[in-house]
Amino acid sequence: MLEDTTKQSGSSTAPDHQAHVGAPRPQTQGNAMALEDETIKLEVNNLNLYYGDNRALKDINLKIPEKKVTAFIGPSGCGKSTLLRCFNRMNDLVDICRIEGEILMDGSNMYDKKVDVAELRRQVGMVFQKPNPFPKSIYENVAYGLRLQGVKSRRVLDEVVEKSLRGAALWEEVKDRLHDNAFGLSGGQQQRLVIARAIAIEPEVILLDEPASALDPISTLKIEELIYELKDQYTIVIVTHNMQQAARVSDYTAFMYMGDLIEFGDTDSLFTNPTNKQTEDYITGRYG
Ligand SMILES: Nc1ncnc2c1ncn2[C@@H]1O[C@H](COP(=O)(O)OP(=O)(O)OP(=O)(O)O)[C@@H](O)[C@H]1O
Repeated sequence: MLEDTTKQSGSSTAPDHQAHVGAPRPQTQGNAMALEDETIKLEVNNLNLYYGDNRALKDINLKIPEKKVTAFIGPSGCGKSTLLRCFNRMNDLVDICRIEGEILMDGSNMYDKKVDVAELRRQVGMVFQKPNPFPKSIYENVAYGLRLQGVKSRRVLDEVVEKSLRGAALWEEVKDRLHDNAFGLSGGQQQRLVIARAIAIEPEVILLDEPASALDPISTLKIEELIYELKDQYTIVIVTHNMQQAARVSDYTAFMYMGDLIEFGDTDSLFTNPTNKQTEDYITGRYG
């Protein structure tokens, strides 16, 4: 079932959006965002996903707006990461995985046989829970994707490395040690480096799978601020266990439960006035 709560508003259970330090979230209460006003970047139609006999996603229908942050929340095992991984066909790598239905990006089905999956993954970047820099220098981590594309010009590489590190809010911290090993960075810096690596190849969509769950509170805030800044340029989809985080960083939220998409709507409305009892129970901490 998919319920659009974009017309709802109210108060009560919402986490404090103003707790977002540094980059205050626009006040949308009483002025809820409406999906019908958005350009749709990704559209999921009747998606079912099976791991062997286990139906992990059940008839998902969902529209992800362009240049907004959409969060997936729900209890462990409900299918958040599985759905996220569908957007760059990462599940293709799982032998027992079978998918029915379609996902459109800009109107074209990314599961069509003709799709070049490598190119799709260039357009749809992904950042995982644990920072995974390559055992190379900071510079080479960011330049990696361009080198793969055959870019050799030092000037171009220098420019992209600087722009990407600035874009990932890391430049000032690393500009004097670009050729040091990336493993010398803190966990939070490594995660921003991985984001810099992702944006260096100019994706259109960035998938973030619990990007801050392995980080301390200060690094978490930096990542949240970064997400807020990146959405001007990219469509962002984030999986998070942390509902406060979902409320702080996202414009739209999807609540999932046992493979079903229970409710989807603009974040303020979903947190303040959920239409579904299961959503309400989850966001008020009654289970999960
Ligand atoms: N590679 C896999 N092979 C088999 N089953 C899998 C695989 N990945 C996930 N599953 C199963 O699919 C279901 C959904 O898992 P998924 O990791 O998507 O949930 P999640 O909501 O992201 O959970 P969590 O919050 O704990 O990360 C679970 O039953 C899980 O065991």
